[in-house]
Amino acid sequence: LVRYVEKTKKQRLPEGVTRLPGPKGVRPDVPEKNSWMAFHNWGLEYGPIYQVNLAGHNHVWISRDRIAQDLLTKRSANYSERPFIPALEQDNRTSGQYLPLMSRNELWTRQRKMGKQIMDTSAKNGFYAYPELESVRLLFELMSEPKRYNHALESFIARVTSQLAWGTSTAADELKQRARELLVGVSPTGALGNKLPVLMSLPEKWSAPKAWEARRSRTEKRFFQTMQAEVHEQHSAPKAGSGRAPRQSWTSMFLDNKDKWGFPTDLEGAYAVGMHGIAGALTIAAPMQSFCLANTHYPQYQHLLHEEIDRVCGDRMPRFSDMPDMPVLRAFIRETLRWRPPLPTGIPHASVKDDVYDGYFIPAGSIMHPLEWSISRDPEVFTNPDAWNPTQWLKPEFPTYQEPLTRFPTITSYSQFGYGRRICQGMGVTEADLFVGIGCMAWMFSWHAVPEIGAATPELAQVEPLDLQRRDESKVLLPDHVRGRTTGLQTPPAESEISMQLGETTSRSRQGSSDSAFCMPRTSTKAVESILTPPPSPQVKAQTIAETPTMSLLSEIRSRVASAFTTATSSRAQQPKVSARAAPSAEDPTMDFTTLLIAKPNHFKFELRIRDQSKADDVSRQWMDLKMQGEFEDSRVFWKDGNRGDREFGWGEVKI
Ligand code: HEM
Repeated sequence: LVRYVEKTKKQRLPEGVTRLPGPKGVRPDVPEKNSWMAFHNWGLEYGPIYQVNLAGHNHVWISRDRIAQDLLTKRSANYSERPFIPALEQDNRTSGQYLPLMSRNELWTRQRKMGKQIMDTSAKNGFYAYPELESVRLLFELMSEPKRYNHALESFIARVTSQLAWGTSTAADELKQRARELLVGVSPTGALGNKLPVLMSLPEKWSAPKAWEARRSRTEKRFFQTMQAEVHEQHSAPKAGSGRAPRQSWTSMFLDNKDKWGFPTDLEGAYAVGMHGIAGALTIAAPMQSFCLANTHYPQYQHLLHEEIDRVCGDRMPRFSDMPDMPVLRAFIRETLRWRPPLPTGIPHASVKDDVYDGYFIPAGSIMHPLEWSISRDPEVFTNPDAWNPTQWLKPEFPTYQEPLTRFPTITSYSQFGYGRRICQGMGVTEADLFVGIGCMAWMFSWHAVPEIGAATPELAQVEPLDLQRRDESKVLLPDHVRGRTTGLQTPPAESEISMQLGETTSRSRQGSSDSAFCMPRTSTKAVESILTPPPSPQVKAQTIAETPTMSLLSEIRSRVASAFTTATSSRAQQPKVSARAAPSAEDPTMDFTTLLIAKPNHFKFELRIRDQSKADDVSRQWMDLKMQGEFEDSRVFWKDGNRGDREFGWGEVKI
C-alpha cells in the first residue's frame, strides 16, 4: 500500500495525456477460480484497455488483438520484458533457468535462438513421427480406460514431448509433475510466496513455502541434468543389446551444436531443453480436453468432422501429412482454442519506460496482459462468441473465413501464442500434436452427452441437439467447395452405408453406436485370434516384454479392454463457484476449470462411443505390435519411495 501511495504521488502526467480507466484503489477482490472472468468483466465496464492496481503493481489488461499488436508487437522494444515472480527460488529474469519468463538478456537471446533451431529441425522431420506413434497408445488407453481420459490425454502430450526432448517417453510422468509444480510456483493464485513475498526471504526451516520451492527447484535441476547425461551417454556409446537405437531429440541437437550456439555450460542447455518440455507438457492437453467438452455440448457439428476423416483417411488413422486436406479438422481445433483459450490471461509482458497510447499514459514497469479470454470474444470478429461453432472458419459468410482452405484455418501465429519478440516457440509442435491427437480421437470415437449433465448455458440450450432419427435434416451443411475440396477422393458414404460396406462388421457397428453405456471394443473373433497369436516380431526386445510371459500380457490386454466403460465420475458437486461479478453462469458446466494459469477443464461426464469396431480391432493389434517392439516404454520412477522422495528430491504436493 505504501509503495502504491508513493508511486501515485510521484506520477505526474505529461500534458494532454490521461490515465487509463480502471477500477480504483488496490483491488483484492480477484477470485482464485476463473480469475480471468473478473478481468474480462472489468474490460466490459472500463473498455478494451484498462489498468488496475494489484498488490502495488500497475497491471494493464488488453481485450483487443489490435491493441495488443500495437503495443506488444509494434512497440516490442519497450514491451518485451517479463515481470518478477517472487515465489521462485532463482530469479526468473536472470538465472537462465526459465526461458519463457526471462528478461531480454544475453541468455534469453541464445536460448531462444537454440529453441528456433531445434523446433525448425524437428518440424522439418515431421517431429520424428512421435505424435503418430503415441496416438496408437492414446486410442488404446481411451478404449481400455475411458474414465481416465484426462490422464490418457495428458500422457499422450507428455510422452510426445518427452520423446522430442530426450528421445524417450520414459520421462513423461516426471515431466508432467515438473510442469504442475512449476505452474504452482508461477501462478499468482498458486504458491503462497507470490501473495506474501516476504516468506521467500526467511530461512527454509521457518518458511514452508520457501522449503517447498527449494526442493522443487533442486528436483527440477537434477531431473534435467539426469536426462541430458543419459542422452549424452547413449549417443557417445550406445549400449550393445539395448534394443533401441538412440533417437533424435532436442537434447542431442543441443549437444551436437552447443559451441556453435555459444553455450558456456551444459547445464544452461539442460534448462533450455527442459523449459521447452515443460512449456509443452500440459498446455496442449488442455485444448484436447476442451475438445471433448465442446463435442459433448455441441454434438450437431460432429458429423462434419467424421465425414471429412472418413473421406480423407478411410480405415487408417489421420497423419500429420493430411493437414492440407483437412480444413474441417483444423477448424474444430482452431475453434476449440478460441472458445476455451488454454492460457486465458495470456503470459504477461512488462514495460521498460513510460509510454503514451491513444492519449493514455502507461507508466514504466507496467505489467501488460493480452487477455486471451476477451480477445477471443471480440464481438466485432465473432458472431455469438460464447458458443462453440467450428463452421465459422469454413463458411464464407463469417468474417473469420479465410482462403485457401489448404492452409486456413490454422493456429499458426494465432494470438493465443502471444505477441512480438516473446511469441511462443512451440506453435509447430502444438499444431502437430493437436492435429494428430484430435484427428485420431475423432477417427475412432463420437462424443455424447449423458442426460444428467444438462445444457451448458441458456444459449447452449437453444442449440438443437443431434437427433439421430432426424440427423439428415438437422445437419449443419458446409458449402460444396469445402465438402468436396479434396479432389480425387470420393464423398464419404453415409453412416449406414459404411456399415453395409463393412459387411461382417455391420452388426457390431450398430451395437457400437447403440445407446448402451458401454464403450468397449467388442473384439472380433479374428482380432481375438490375432491378439492371442501375435505375428512373430523379429524385435521382441523390450525389457518389460521379455520379463512378462506373452500369455499374461495378452490376458492383461483383454481384461483391460473388457473392463472399459463410459467415462463418468465427476458430479455437479464439483461445479465451480465463479465468484467474478457478472460471470456468465456459475452453473455453466463448461466453465469448470482447474485453478492455475492453464484453463484445463476438470473431469466431466460424457459418453465416448467407438464408431466402427474394425478400427478398434486394428488399434489393438497395432498397440500390441508396437508394445512388443519396445516402443511403448513405461514411465519410470526417478525418486525414492515411488517418487515421494526424501527431503532433498521428490514430488511436492500439488493441489490442482
Ligand atoms: C496450446 C499450446 C500452447 C500455448 C497456448 C502456448 C502459449 C504461449 C504463450 C501465450 C506464450 C507467451 C508469448 C508472449 O509472451 O507473448 C508462450 C511462450 C513460449 N512457449 Fe508456448 N504455448 C503452447 C505450447 C508450447 C509448446 C509445445 C512449446 C515447446 C515445445 C512452447 C514453448 C514456448 C516457449 C519456449 C515460450 C517462451 C518464449 C519467450 O518468452 O521468449 N509452447 N507460449
